Amino acid sequence: MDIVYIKGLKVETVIGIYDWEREIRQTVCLDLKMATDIQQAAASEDIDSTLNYKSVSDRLISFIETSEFLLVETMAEEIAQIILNEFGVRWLKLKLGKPGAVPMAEDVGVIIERGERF
Ligand SMILES: Nc1nc2c(c(=O)[nH]1)N=C([C@H](O)[C@@H](O)CO)CN2
Repeated sequence: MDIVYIKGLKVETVIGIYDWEREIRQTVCLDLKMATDIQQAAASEDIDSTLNYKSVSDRLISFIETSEFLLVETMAEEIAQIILNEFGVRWLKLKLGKPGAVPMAEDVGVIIERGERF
C-alpha cells in the first residue's frame, strides 16, 4: 500500500459551537494520508493513473470554505466521505486541527481513519 498525502492544508471557514464563532471565520488545518497504488503512475508518468493531490486539495478547499459546521467531528466525517466516494480512495487517515481554538494549546482537533487498509 502506498500513500499520497497532503500536509498542512489551511482553510478559513465558519466553525464552532459558540455564538461568536458563527460571526467569524477561523482556520482549520488538515493533514491527510490516502492509500493508493503509485506503481502504474511511476511507470507511465501519467497523472490520470494516480490520485491527484491538487484535485483533492481544490475539492476540499471549496467544500470547507463554503461550509458552516458546529463541530470538527462533523467536518472531518464529511471530508472523509468526499474522499472515499469521489476519489475512489479505499483508506484514509485525516487529522483536522483548529489551531487557536484553545489559546493555551498549540492545536486541538480530531484524527480519524476510514475505509479498509489493503
Ligand atoms: N470535541 C470537540 N470539542 C470542542 C469542539 C469541537 O468541535 N469538538 N468545539 C469547541 C468550540 O467550538 C471551540 O473550538 C471554541 O473555542 C469546543 N470543544
